[in-house]
Amino acid sequence: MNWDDTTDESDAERLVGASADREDQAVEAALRPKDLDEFIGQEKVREQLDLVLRAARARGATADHVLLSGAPGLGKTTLSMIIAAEMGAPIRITSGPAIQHAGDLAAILSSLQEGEVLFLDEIHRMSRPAEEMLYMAMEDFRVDVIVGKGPGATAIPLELPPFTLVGATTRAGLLPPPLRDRFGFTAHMEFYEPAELQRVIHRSAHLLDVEIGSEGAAEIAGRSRGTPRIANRLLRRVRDYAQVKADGIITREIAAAALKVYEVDARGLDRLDRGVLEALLKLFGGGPVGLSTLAVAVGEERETVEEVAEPFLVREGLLARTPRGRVATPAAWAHLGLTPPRQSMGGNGQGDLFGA
Ligand SMILES: Nc1ncnc2c1ncn2[C@@H]1O[C@H](COP(=O)(O)OP(=O)(O)OP(=O)(O)O)[C@@H](O)[C@H]1O
Repeated sequence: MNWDDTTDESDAERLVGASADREDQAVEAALRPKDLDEFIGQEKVREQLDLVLRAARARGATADHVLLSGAPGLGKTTLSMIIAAEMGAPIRITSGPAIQHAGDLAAILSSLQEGEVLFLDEIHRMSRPAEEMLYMAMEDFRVDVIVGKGPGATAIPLELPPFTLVGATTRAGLLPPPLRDRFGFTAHMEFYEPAELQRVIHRSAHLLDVEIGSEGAAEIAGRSRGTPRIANRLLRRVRDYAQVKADGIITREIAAAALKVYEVDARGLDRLDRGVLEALLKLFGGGPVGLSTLAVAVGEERETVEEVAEPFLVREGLLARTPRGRVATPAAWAHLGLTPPRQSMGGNGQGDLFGA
């Protein structure tokens, strides 16, 4: 399981997918908090980052390089923009996959202004030569531009103005240690608590001029999978429903009815997630069952089940991956309102599954 895999196409198409779809990209700019005070949750990260930035400002220096790690949609891009705003610096945004050649990176680095923030999303997906160029740029503010090919090639050193690199990754563990070590500050972003998401929803509703009660916000927050991007997306869909089917005001009943239409259940599971769970419970008695068999049963690709549905089910404690296959937890039976067969409830709740 990994978060990065959830950024694929099939995830972006889901209402509860954490990756940004086209509509998200269009509206997110308007919903992004502009400074650290406006940024909701992530208390530790905010406090630490505040110190790093204040100290840099007091020294009149460029801030240290910052690495932000965490699942998609938790606010890494937003934080990088806040870093630039707090430092009164411009920001340049690019991503690892967009930099395939060291020359691409050299072109970006050599055009940076002094103090500029360079946001490099998905930094773990950069090519190797670009990554090596970045080491030197981060440490010495210098790059060697290679001119020519073969034995006649020469390296021309190029001085760079001091800049702040903000790298974002869904998987800090994948970064080569020499790259990780060159960041002065690393922040790990956690999933948000429902109360924090509720605040995100109220704030967004205000900006979108949508009337919402606290129970309505709580209903949406509980289904947002700990992710502000999903909370904002569900809010927009619920707003549509409230406008068409009611007076535009989002109450708890309206939010619940709307999300029922969109097939997002009380815990934030969508049709795919529920399909996987239902197959596991109804067809295989809660498992253990192999991934391929489970995928055939739900009519999905193996990868879709493993990379799109399972991470959230595992995180929610509804499904476990064991050496013998996928196993439903007691919480999964409870969530779908089904009664487990006697043997899967025996002993510690899972003992019989493994001992059978
Ligand atoms: N702490 C927060 N408070 C309020 N809104 C937030 C917060 N974090 C994220 N958001 C909102 O969630 C949306 C997604 O955030 P953002 O694009 O920064 O996520 P990300 O981690 O960069 O995602 P990705 O990894 O997919 O690029 C934005 O619209 C942003 O306004």
